[in-house]
Amino acid sequence: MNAIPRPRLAAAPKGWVPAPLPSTAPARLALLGIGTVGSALLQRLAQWQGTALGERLRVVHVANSRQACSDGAGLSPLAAAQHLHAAGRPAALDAVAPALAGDGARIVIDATASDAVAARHAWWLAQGIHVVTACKLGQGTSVARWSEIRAACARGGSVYGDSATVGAGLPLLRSIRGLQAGGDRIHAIAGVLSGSLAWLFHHYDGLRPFSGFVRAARAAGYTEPDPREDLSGEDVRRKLLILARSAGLALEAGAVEVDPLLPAAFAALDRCGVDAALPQLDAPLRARHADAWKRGEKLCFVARLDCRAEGAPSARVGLESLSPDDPLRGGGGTDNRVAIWSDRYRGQPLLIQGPGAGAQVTAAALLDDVLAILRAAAQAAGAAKNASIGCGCRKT
Ligand SMILES: NC(=O)C1=CN([C@@H]2O[C@H](COP(=O)(O)OP(=O)(O)OC[C@H]3O[C@@H](n4cnc5c(N)ncnc54)[C@H](OP(=O)(O)O)[C@@H]3O)[C@@H](O)[C@H]2O)C=CC1
Ligand SMILES: N[C@@H](CC=O)C(=O)O
Repeated sequence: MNAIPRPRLAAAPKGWVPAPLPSTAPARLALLGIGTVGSALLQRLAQWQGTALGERLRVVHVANSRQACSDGAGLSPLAAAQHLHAAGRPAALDAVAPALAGDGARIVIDATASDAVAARHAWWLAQGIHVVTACKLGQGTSVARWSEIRAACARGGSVYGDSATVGAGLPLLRSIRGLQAGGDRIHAIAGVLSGSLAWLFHHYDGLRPFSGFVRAARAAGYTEPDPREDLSGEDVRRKLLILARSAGLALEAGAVEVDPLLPAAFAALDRCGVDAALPQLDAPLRARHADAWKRGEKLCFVARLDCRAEGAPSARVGLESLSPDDPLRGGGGTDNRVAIWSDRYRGQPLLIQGPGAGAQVTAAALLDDVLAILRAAAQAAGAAKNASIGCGCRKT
């Protein structure tokens, strides 16, 4: 077989040096939060040690709300938590960017539910530091913060990895963005967006107390650190806002009507008080469950966004009693089930279903976003190399 002739490269003129290539050094990761999700992420990274994937990632900073530890040479994922407890210094968000300094892509992974951390996303992005987040407080609160994050990405040439924020990595945001990129307008979105509430209503039988199921969902790591975020509908409101904004609608939080499962008095309780007050939910939910059961229906906590009517879109979140043929009713466990109507899916919606909470799926989604950033960086490096070989030389 004849060898394919190699293209001849023109010699660079004297006085010219190749344009600098993007670094192929391992990505430097700062992990904020080592609770349910953060610990699962460290375990997953530990499994990659010694593999090609592991070689490309270096954890240089780990923190919880109290302590932090950094090592530019890399922390062992399995030992990081122990190291933090043994030799950590007080945590400070100002220490994150300096800890990431060095070659390679710099990536903050937010596995907290902290507003203070979310308030820093835009700043990191503007510095060229990528942010990968499970926390919805960045894109799912005010339009101002969401816009700031978008602008910071453009300014810093950085990426905001948000797959874990809705559906714990299910292909929801990516599908909506894909439809839009293909010229489709999103007409409506409806679905079960909370993994913990899905789990609760799949298991609740109307016989045993609802409060016991809430405690079990919290113990399984499905709820937010403060389960009021789930039971109040706030977590679902944030997810619906993230979906709406990814569909191009700059919807304000106040535009979503929320019907909470919790009485308003829960807002004033401390964490221990919340646990003691949970049985207040038992009687009202038993009554709603019995009512639904008599009609052959099932309780589901549903989010709806509808842009089909003239005027402002309608958006609401709350408990609904769904008939047996309702497309949102299926699934089990922590399954999210989401229907999307668009130009091409007018009559029959696109349905996406799968586990929407849990440490493993969420940690995997965060690392998928990290790897997508590395792939994009590698492509950019390849393109820059080709440009410098071809015509991308610059004069010093
Ligand atoms: N659990 C799940 O199934 C899913 C969770 N998520 C999201 O993932 C995030 C984390 O959830 P989860 O792991 O369950 O929560 P946990 O409560 O288990 O863990 C939260 C972690 O964040 C740390 N933390 C809080 N504030 C700060 C701070 N300022 N700097 C550094 N670390 C901080 C906490 O530290 P300390 O212990 O000191 O308080 C703790 O280590 C949340 O935003 C949640 O919405 C998303 C999808 C699914
Ligand atoms: N508490 C959340 C966790 C994932 O976002 C949920 O129940 O869905």
